[in-house]
Amino acid sequence: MRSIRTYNAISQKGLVLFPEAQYKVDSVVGEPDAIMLRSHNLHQETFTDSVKAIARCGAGVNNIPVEECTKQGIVVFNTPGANANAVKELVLGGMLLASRNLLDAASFSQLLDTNLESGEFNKKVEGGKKKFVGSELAGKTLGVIGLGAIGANIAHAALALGMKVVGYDPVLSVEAAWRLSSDVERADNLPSLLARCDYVTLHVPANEHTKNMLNAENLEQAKRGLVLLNFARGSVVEEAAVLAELESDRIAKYVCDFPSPALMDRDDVILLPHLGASTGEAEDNCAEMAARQLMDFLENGNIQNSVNFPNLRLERSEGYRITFANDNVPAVLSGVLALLSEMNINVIDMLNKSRGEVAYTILDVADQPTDELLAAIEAFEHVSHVNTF
Ligand SMILES: NC(=O)c1ccc[n+]([C@@H]2O[C@H](COP(=O)([O-])OP(=O)(O)OC[C@H]3O[C@@H](n4cnc5c(N)ncnc54)[C@H](O)[C@@H]3O)[C@@H](O)[C@H]2O)c1
Ligand SMILES: O=C(O)[C@H](O)COP(=O)(O)O
Repeated sequence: MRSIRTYNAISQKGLVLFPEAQYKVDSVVGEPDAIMLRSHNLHQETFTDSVKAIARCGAGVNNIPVEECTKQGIVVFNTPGANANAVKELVLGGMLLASRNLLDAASFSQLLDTNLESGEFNKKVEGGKKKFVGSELAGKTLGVIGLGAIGANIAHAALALGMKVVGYDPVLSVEAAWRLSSDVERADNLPSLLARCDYVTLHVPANEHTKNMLNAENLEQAKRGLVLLNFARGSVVEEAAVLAELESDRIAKYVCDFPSPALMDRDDVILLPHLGASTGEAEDNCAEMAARQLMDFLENGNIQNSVNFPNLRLERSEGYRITFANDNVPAVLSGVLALLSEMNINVIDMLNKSRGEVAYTILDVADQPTDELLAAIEAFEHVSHVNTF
């Protein structure tokens, strides 16, 4: 029986995929094979030796000590794209909240005096609306910082709404570049993007490279009246610089999914409680994808959508499977293959890939691996986490 320790509210649609006869899945499991979570912070936790994998139902992995996991041979997964549509729709909502003064207009309507007779009441309605005159999105320019799953979705939706779109993503993957419309203009740097855009939205991961990527220096290049949207993470903008530019009216509105005390009680800031991925559809998608990835890893050793291990998947053939991780140094794989050859074990199929300092191998062999063979592989220098399936 394998066990999965869960944190946060994870959709049942994903959790029910684990067959009850083979998996125990709950929030109190003691020595889990794997952890499944959303935004719960794992940085202060220690992992028992039993933990082989962590699956983030979502995109951001800044709540997981990924480097430490790699050192411990723990494979960390996320679910790329599974919540992108939900975030896209909320960003569009954020743009409309800001451009049409919707929150103030709704509050105004809620507070209308119900004791007025109908003529007076309608006068108040019609008289009030001039306070909330907005502007349209069509014809305006949107800057998208980070053109991955979410950024590309938003860029395409904005183009469909008649906006011009400028994108900035110096580390864009080839796959993401293929998905992106050629109507998205490329900005070579942030100041040039900021200078051209009426709206700017951020969709980068939170890491040491993106910390304060919008800051006092580049925000002073922004076009006056900018609407800035942050549905990435609080850390990607320098909060004091945003507040200063709100004071100077260079930034007209800041729409942010990550409230902090300094941002509260301001008319020019719209705060949401980390709602980007909170739709039933996105929660289902993320949980299902995470559950499938975990099961494929725990049952077959396949790795899909890992953020720290190479991604590799080998269809099961006849025979038995051995997997192992190793430091990405020469002669490890050749050593293991030589050992199999010495033991007269036929390799049916094989995949090996490296990523940074770690490599991972899937070997399908004709004979059932003995404990002696597995121990001999584990005894190789640089090899760890030998498994058989
Ligand atoms: N508000 C929410 O609820 C919510 C929901 C989902 C994701 N997110 C956040 O949004 C982030 C992006 O999600 P995604 O699904 O689009 O991820 P993704 O990996 O598909 O896209 C991220 C993009 O950022 C780019 N990037 C990385 N470093 C960059 C840099 N220094 N400058 C410019 N571009 C850079 C990458 O090349 C990639 O194209 C997540 O990491 C997460 O933090 C928030
Ligand atoms: O990175 C993500 O996918 C989002 O921030 C969603 O986080 P959540 O699963 O806690 O809503």
